[in-house]
Amino acid sequence: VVGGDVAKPNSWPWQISLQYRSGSSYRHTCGGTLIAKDWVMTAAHCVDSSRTWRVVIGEHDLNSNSGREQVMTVKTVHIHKLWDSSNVANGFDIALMHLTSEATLTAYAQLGSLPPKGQILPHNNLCYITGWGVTSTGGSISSQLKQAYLPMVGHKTCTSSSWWGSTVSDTMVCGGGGAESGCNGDSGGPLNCLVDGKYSVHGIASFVSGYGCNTPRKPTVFTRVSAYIDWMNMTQQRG
Ligand SMILES: CC(C)c1ccc(NC(=O)[C@@H]2CCCN2C(=O)[C@H](CCCC[NH3+])NC(=O)C(F)(F)F)cc1
Repeated sequence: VVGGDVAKPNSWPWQISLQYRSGSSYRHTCGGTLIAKDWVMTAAHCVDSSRTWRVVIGEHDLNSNSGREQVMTVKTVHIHKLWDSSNVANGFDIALMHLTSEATLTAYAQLGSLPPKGQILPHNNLCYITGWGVTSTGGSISSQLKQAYLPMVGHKTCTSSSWWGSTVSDTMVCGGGGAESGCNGDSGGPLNCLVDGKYSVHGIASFVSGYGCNTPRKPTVFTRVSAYIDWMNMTQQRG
């Protein structure tokens, strides 16, 4: 996350850290959202390589143990069948991870609420991105979870020529476009939007400009969660 500030610990209790085994330890690579006790929603581009994954719930500081963490292993990874890793502009940057066991819901581990199917939020709707991603383009990841205010950018603006143009499709949403943005390592994490007094997860961090994470008029682009409600329900039923 470029800009913003360190989140109050565990104030986004559905945010998870997706990590892969690297030698004798694990490395944070992406964010994700706990959507059921044994299901995590993330970006397809985070998991389209075969690695040994683990999911940490109740995490705040990657470098210290608060005792609030629950470390889960992953049984199955379901990547949307239309995901094309050579073209993120196609969309379908969504995956579900079936955990080997159920997490225990606590004050530090809660399910993220998903929007109703098809819901589109208005321009400037209050939203926050959260993640441990790098804090500047080419910088290093944040050890503590960060949050940044990324107001929803309406489709009309986001797809205009000086913004993302036709790179952004209807199955995506845009947030920010100013000095604050997501960046590498925030991928797969939630865009948390305030709707009727409650935060719900409207986006999955997908891409930013290759010229710099917080390039003006190149907002962070998210997979639109409300476009994939049926796919997620079917995938969870298949198990
Ligand atoms: C649609 C296409 C023209 C296109 C547009 C932007 C990009 N951006 C990028 O690739 C930049 C550079 C470093 C990582 N990155 C990203 O956007 C990465 C991974 C994207 C994976 C795509 N294969 N995503 C993120 O940093 C984010 F935003 F999710 F937190 C890539 C492709």
